[in-house]
Amino acid sequence: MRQWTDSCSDTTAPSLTLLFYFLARYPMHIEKIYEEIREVDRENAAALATLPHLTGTINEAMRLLPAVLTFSSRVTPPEGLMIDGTFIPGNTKICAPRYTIGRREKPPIVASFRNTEFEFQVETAYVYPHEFIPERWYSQPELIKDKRAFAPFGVGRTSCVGRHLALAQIRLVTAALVFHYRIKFASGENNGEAVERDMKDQLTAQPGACRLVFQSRL
Ligand code: HEM
Repeated sequence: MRQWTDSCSDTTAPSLTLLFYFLARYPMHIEKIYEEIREVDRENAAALATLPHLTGTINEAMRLLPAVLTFSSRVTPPEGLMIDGTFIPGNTKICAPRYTIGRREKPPIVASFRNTEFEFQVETAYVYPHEFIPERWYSQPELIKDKRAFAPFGVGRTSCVGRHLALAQIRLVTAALVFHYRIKFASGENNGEAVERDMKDQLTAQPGACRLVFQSRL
């Protein structure tokens, strides 16, 4: 997969890199997706959208490593804003960091602004938040405690207009590659350790290097 340069800022491309990183780490999901896509038209994005394990795997990758880790354009009104019992001063840029929310366990989030510390109590939204479990998105809904936590494309009137296009592209590319290839880490990749270790948050996520081998199924 592509190694990013320092100036790069994209969303669909890192989403694919991160998805294939998870697939290489947990190859059983490659085979589950393969079983799903064998019987459908792999060039039909609408047909691919009906496949639960494919969508579950994409969601789970976006939950743990969203392409937009923290970015937000939200600003509090000039008079300030009370959020869950905490007063946020006016004209303050605020964000609900997707990376953190996707993995949260019990302790409070502490944020600081102009030397003042704010503390937010946020319960975990997922059971086993650090584990890669695509089934939580279809056959094991009890592993999601609060659906509102999942917002890789944002929410509200400034949410992503390219969402459906991006998901169609990701499903089409994934189906094509999984159908033709077995996928694993290149030798020396050490289970893809550089992907998260070297990842940067530069408006969008810039994953560390992820070298994979695509081996024909024929
Ligand atoms: C996996 C791929 C993508 C992800 C994860 C993603 C994520 C996001 C996020 C988090 C936002 C901010 C939402 C907010 O402020 O609440 C956003 C906004 C936006 N996205 Fe995407 N995006 C993706 C693909 C695309 C594509 C392919 C396009 C265009 C074809 C696109 C166009 C836009 C535009 C125009 C906005 C600004 C919307 C506004 O402010 O009204 N995105 N996206």
